[in-house]
Amino acid sequence: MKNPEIEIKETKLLSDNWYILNKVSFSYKNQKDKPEIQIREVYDRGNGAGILLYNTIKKTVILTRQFRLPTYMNGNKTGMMIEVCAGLLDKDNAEQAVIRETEEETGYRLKKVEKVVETYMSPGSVTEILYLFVGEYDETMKVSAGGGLDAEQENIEVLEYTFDEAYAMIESGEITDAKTILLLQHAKIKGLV
Ligand SMILES: Nc1nc2c(ncn2[C@@H]2O[C@H](COP(=O)(O)OP(=O)(O)O[C@H]3O[C@H](CO)[C@@H](O)[C@H](O)[C@@H]3O)[C@@H](O)[C@H]2O)c(=O)[nH]1
Ligand SMILES: [Mg+2]
Repeated sequence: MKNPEIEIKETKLLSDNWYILNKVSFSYKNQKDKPEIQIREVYDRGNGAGILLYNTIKKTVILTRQFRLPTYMNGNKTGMMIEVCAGLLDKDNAEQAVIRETEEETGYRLKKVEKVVETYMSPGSVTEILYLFVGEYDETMKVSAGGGLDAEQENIEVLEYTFDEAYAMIESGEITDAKTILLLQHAKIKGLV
């Protein structure tokens, strides 16, 4: 349902070089019931899905490591990020997307995943909704090396840690990615691993 208090006045395309950056003017009724005009830049890079793969027998999780330029530009010395497997939705739904990304990035072919939560990760500037899942894996599901698509120059390293090791990496600062922290904490709270 649209909010009747909001009226989009103008949407100006600033960049569609890869994803879409718009400058949007809109009127917004403030707390005193007066319409005020605001201008905000909005980055639309679609929606995404991420998944924590876990094994209850070995008490392990699968994570990935890859270079993330924006973090390199903002204080991450090596630019490398340890993250749960994740990717953008194509035209598929979140569940299909996360199963596809899991195979591309980690080499595990999952049949079943469980939805945890839907979240806006950066609601002041990025439109993206991230659909987060957990899924059980074992060695019978390994069908390839993973590593991501060569065509997309992904160069993704696949890592297996015990759950306790991974969880401790939040506190030590080795894991700083929000979706990864959220899913590891979910697993801890629910006693999944
Ligand atoms: N050439 C080019 N390629 C780009 C650009 N931006 C992204 N790409 C490429 O597009 C591909 C997207 O890969 P996915 O696996 O689908 O997405 P992701 O980058 O892993 O995104 C996931 O993590 C993000 C960060 O946490 C999440 O925001 C996102 O929802 C998703 O979960 C990557 O190969 C990336 O390098 C660009 O400006 N130019
Ligand atoms: Mg990815």
